[in-house]
Amino acid sequence: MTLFDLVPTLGRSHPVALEPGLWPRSARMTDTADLVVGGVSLIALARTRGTPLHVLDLGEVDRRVGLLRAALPEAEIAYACKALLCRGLVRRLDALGCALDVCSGGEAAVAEAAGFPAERMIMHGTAKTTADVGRPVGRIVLDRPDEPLPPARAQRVLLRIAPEVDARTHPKITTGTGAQQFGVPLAEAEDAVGALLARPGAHLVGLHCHLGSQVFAVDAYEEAARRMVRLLGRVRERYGLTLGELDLGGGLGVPYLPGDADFDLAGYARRVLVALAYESGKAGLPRPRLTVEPGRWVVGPAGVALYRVAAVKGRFVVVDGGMSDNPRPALYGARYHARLVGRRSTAVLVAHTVVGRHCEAADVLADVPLPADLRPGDLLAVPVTGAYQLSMASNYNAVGRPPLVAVHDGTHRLLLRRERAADLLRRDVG
Ligand SMILES: Cc1ncc(COP(=O)(O)O)c(C=O)c1O
Ligand SMILES: N[C@@H](CCCC[NH3+])C(=O)O
Repeated sequence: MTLFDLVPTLGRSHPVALEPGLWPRSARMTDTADLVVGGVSLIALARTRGTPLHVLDLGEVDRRVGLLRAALPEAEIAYACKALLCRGLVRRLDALGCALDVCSGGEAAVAEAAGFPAERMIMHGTAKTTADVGRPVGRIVLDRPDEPLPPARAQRVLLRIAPEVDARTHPKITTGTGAQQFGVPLAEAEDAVGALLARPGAHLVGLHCHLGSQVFAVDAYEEAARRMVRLLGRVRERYGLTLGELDLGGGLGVPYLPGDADFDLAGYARRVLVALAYESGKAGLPRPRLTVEPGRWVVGPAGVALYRVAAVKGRFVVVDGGMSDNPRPALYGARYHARLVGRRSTAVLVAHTVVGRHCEAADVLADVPLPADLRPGDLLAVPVTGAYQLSMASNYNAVGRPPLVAVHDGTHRLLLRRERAADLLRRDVG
């Protein structure tokens, strides 16, 4: 964020209301500057659980899955576990009737430990090992036709295709243009299907593509849907085989900053459904069963993180977390919002850079206007922290990963406890 971006808010004092579109629907600020989410005081939670603290509003997860279902009533919603994974969340998604996209034996093991039916798991990965595919799952998405398959059982598989559609997102999280390592290039797709059909043990049921993540270009999804259905048509022409499933991946974007546009869910659904109906009608194919694999869209906006201010050094606000629980700014230049909670301040807002506790200048969490009287001990709340933070967290500098607490209907429950030095030492067996 440049100073120019901050100008509209600089000089004013902190707004009492929460910034629209960024916080879980249940979130509210009280008169005493408490932030209440899911009916639970986050100030009280930070006191008892310590900081940094990650909070997940399960009601918001339910709400968002409900919105997806309403938009795509006949589609299978396979939550992408890479965004955030723990047993408590998996049980919730199971109850909501979701399928799961798992991308390693490890993710499948966590889902299985939560009692999630293997039949509703879809396994992904660019370098699956025999151990990964040794776990029973309903479907495997093969990244190439010669990937390992489970021994001695007929496995339902989909083949991942790079549809050569640019979703116009960050290059590091673009996956569908063919210039990346994922899937079979569109031009080679028919031959790859032929190779797969000749493979014993592989029962090909459909095709898959995934354009990338944090995508807002709904026209790109429409184009991908069109290309994939046309490919289904060519497969039928060449092999006489009608594949019944089409998985269009995930990638649905979310706003992170005040004023960011929201994802056009209705437009996405309409364009994809019309494209499927039109192209399959034109090719004389039955309409394929649609699967979508959103991760970020489901859990990102359900998450809030709390950090305690350790020091204020000029414009730098040093907090007790950092790149170990949010590597996204360092990796992608991702930008976040933050606000003071737990204390009312009428001081003017000035440009601050919120930095973490790690020994790297790249350890920046947010560039954001914060009250000029910010001081050590203050609490900062950061919205939209549910996706790709704890799942990409590290224990760099031997800093334990923070806990995750679920809130809902006035109750809270610890889902992941804080990582301690003893956890780190448990795997240090030398
Ligand atoms: C194959 C696949 N499906 C689904 C997802 C989920 O993406 P997102 O969390 O952006 O919805 C990813 C990650 O980008 C992915 O690689
Ligand atoms: N890790 C990325 C998203 C990539 C999703 C994996 N296919 C992010 O934090 O934005």
